[in-house]
Amino acid sequence: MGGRRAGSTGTHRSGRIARVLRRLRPFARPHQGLFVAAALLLLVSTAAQTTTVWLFGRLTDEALVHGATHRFLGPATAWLVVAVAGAAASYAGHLLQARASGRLLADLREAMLARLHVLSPAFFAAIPAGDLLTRFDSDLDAVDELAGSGLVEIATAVTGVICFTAAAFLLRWDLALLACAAAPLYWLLTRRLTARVQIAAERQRVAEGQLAAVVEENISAAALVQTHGMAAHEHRRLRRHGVAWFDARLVAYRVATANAVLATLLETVFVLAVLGVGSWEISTGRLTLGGLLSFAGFLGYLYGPVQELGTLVVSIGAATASGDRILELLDHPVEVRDAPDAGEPHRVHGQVRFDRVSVRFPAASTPVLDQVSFVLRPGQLTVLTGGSGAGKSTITTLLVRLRDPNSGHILLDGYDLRSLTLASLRRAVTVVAQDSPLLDGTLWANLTWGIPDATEPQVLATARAAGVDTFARALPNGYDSHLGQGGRLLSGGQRRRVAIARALLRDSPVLVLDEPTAGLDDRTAERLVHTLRGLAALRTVLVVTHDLRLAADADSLLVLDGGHLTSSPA
Ligand SMILES: Nc1ncnc2c1ncn2[C@@H]1O[C@H](COP(=O)(O)OP(=O)(O)OP(=O)(O)O)[C@@H](O)[C@H]1O
Repeated sequence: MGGRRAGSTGTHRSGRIARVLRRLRPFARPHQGLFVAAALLLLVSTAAQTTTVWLFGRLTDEALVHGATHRFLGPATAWLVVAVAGAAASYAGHLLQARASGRLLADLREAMLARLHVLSPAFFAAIPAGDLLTRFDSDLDAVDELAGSGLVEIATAVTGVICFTAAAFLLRWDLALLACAAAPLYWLLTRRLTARVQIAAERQRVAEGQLAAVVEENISAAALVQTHGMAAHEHRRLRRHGVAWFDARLVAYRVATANAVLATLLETVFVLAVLGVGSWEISTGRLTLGGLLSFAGFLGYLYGPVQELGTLVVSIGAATASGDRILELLDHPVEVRDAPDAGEPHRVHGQVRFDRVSVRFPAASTPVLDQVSFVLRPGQLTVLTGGSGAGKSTITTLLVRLRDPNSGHILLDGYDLRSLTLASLRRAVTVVAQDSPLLDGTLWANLTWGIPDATEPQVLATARAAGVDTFARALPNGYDSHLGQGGRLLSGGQRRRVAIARALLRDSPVLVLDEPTAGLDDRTAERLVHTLRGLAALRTVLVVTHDLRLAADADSLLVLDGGHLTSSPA
């Protein structure tokens, strides 16, 4: 029973490694020329090492044993030439290997970011930002062990083992056989340890993600933690995850170190055994001193790659855990994507129709939107209101297809949103969410983000319309002032105005603003509403708000309650 379980675990483990490698292969393929060149150069360097050991034996027998200095120069020169060639090949091989695995990691990182760009809000709600960050950092580094440099190192270590074993067998097959008795023992040792390292590495990666999530939250909510007196609580959270990380790391470290130490001990025992037998062979005249030294040299070189292979097998076990975490991101299902026959509308007028649209979140008992139907028309300002949690923001996410409804249709100028490409839809519809973040750049860069060809007069006019101009001139460097991460150097209302200006500059036919007047004083809010009214003459404007004063300026009012649109007076 126990044997079968161990076997199936081993199969499961190698299956996992194979699956991760198979999935990562497309990322290595474009650079396989570099990987192969690196492996070949490193093989040349291994071959050179083998030759130098053999030359050392010749030098010993021909020059050193007889004290014949005139016979020293030949083998010594050959040794030097081979050593220089081997060193050059090793240098170039390692450089190419670093270049190839660096490119592989860059491609993988970009693919991961591209995946983030198509994943739904539900994904980001499920995985903390800090945890995602560690996948871009330490998990990627670990994967390099598996799919990048690791493979080249395995190839060269295996060749090293083959070369040195072959050389040892050529020299004295019986002594080589004795030396090779260590191999099965070493293999069994490494196999046992790898499984444990993989489990520890998995725990370590998960704990690393949790640690990063705590740190990220403590940075982004620093003021909240301070003012709510939660520092000690956060300290304990960090410590708890830190202890889990430390324990897992210690296990991994202990196992890896035990592997290295036991391998060295095994090597010593077998080298001593070979030397013992070898010295007896010399005394009987069946072996020269040079022959024995060469043989010991081969063994020294042989155990190096064998040990390296063991270490690599162990670290590949650890890298599989990271590979799995990267694949979890890369292969996470994309809920919303372009249909194969998706097209672009010729010219968008901006009429939006919700036709019996229903949305139910996975764990919810009732739908948040239940057969909701309404029309937004170009040239009209519509206000959508309703209690907190009524589903207003959900409607805005549907409009740009951050998610799709469970049933019903949403049409833009008569086209089902699902028949349009996401890019064309998102050019036609701009949503300013309640918490539209700003970026760590200048005010100007934030305003023109995504609209690089906006002219200066356009930017300034939009900034005036959104009420940005009033505070921009008071900033230390005007529009060139840096706003800090997330725009922290601005007030909440100022950030909101920048987000609105950025959206207005996109000049899209449908404009949706979620709580645009939140955090604005009455005068600024009034000016903003006036601007929106003006904009609505040329496009479709939907304002989501609790502020019913805005209803006075609206052409129509939609009220959402209990998943239903209860009234829509003109
Ligand atoms: N990704 C999600 N998974 C599960 N439930 C969700 C998700 N997003 C929103 N909800 C739930 O759907 C409901 C509607 O949320 P929504 O943000 O649309 O409300 P809202 O009307 O905009 O509220 P508010 O006025 O407070 O901003 C809420 O009960 C919310 O908890």
